[in-house]
Amino acid sequence: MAAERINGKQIVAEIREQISQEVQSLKDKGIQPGLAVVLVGDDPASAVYVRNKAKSCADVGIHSEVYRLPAETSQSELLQLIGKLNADSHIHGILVQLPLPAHINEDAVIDAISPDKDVDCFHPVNVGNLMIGKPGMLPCTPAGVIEVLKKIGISIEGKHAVVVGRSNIVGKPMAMLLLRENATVTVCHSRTPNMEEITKQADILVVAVGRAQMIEARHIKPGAVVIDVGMNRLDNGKLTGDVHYDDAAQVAGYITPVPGCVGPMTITMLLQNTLQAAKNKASQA
Ligand SMILES: Nc1nc(=O)c2c([nH]1)NC[C@@H]1CN(c3ccc(C(=O)N[C@@H](CCC(=O)O)C(=O)O)cc3)C=[N+]21
Ligand SMILES: [Mg+2]
Repeated sequence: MAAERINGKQIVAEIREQISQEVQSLKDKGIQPGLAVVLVGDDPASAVYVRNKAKSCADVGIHSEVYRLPAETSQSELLQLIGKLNADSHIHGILVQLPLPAHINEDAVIDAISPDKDVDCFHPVNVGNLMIGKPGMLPCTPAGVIEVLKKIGISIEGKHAVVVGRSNIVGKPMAMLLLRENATVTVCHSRTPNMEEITKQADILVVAVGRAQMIEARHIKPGAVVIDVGMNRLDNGKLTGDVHYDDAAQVAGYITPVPGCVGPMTITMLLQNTLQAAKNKASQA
């Protein structure tokens, strides 16, 4: 039996509709949520994401500003801009697009963002709060994956969730969010020798490694939910995930397409975090 293709577009549309309504009710109180996106250098792929983010903000009524800085921008110039955005009362969220050019220390830049405005949830304070289960900003891609599972009616509690990949951006926070939802969590990575044995035990398999189509039917337990976080550009210009879709779909119960699910959900969670940051500030005022 073929897997059900998870309809990312529909889930994204539902959540964005709700965000729009909440943005409108904040605007009625005189507050417009604002997001600043900072792009250093002119990587063409990054430029596409930045454009998508700006358009998505406009669609839900969030104010957005894009700062395009030349690749040779110094670290201190970038830190100065972040300081300015931290102090700007119209800006509730700050996203500095990663990776940064090699001469800039990413940790120093992330540390400089006010944790209240850290809509990526990359600042150590927010990562720490996530780890100990305190309320706060949630990382966009992992939060989007949890939303997808909830929207399609998958219960996470007691399930064996296997995460492939251990990056600070996806794998590690993904494992933490699944644990918060009471899954039994296993993390596999490049030094895991018997990966197929482990992924085959997963009720929920989340793949975030950045290797095109590495997960095949043989890695998957029949009926499992497979969430593909990968976004790999092929030589023909097409985007493909870390999961071999057609092969995996013969075994999985549910599967996410690439493009069309995790990417747009990530942007949706960014909008949600920006709204949340604006609401937090309004309630403090
Ligand atoms: N500080 C920071 N935060 C990020 O969240 C961040 C970042 N840096 N650096 C780059 C990556 C990449 N990223 C994407 C988000 C959505 C899509 C997306 O919407 N993709 C569409 C397709 C896009 C296409 O067709 O090119 C999809 O999957 O359907 C892509 C890429 C966020 N990133
Ligand atoms: Mg996708």
